[in-house]
Amino acid sequence: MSDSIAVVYHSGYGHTKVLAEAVIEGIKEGGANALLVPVDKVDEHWDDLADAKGIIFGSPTYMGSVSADFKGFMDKSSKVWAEQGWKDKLAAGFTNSGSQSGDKLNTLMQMSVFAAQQGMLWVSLGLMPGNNSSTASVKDLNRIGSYLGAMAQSNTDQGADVAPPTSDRETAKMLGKRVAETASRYKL
Ligand SMILES: Cc1cc2nc3c(=O)[nH]c(=O)nc-3n(C[C@H](O)[C@H](O)[C@H](O)COP(=O)(O)O)c2cc1C
Repeated sequence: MSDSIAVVYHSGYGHTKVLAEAVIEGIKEGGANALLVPVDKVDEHWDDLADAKGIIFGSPTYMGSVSADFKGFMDKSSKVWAEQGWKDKLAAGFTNSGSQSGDKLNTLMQMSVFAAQQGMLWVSLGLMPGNNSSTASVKDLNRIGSYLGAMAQSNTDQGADVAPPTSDRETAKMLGKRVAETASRYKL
């Protein structure tokens, strides 16, 4: 078992990829090794995932749930489930969508149920909600006000060079950092 934290993600148009990269940055800042795994490359990384201390899941919200590609990864992992191969590893999640809500909570709930099926321990975002008072701003960390995981919103007419905005990228980074710091306090 290594101390590394893996990020398994899908991104159709690059916006969720930007978040995945921010999560990786946070993991490194939190003192752990980080591994970025796009779902279409997961078959090259099952051993790395078995070796990781934690896995952070990332998917855009498509039709109010994880994307079909991400669900494909979930279903493929049933072989791991059968042996409870990820039992007691840390888990966390992030998602991104076009609308402020866009039913992102359902995506994070799907990921947390998936983690529970795998016997993993879910790490929440751990940030107070931002952008919820007269003195607050969309530039706040956790501007969407999520607890279960990191949420981001990308304007549908903007590319991944500008969307999601900095505050969401920083929020994703904090999720990676929190999982890495939790991992350093956790003996598996
Ligand atoms: C098939 C499809 C379904 C979508 N469904 C939702 C949705 O349910 N809620 C929402 O707010 N945005 C929805 N969107 C918008 C995406 O979540 C948004 O464009 C996101 O930034 C895409 O991330 P990606 O570039 O990583 O694929 C949908 C987009 C697509 C292509």
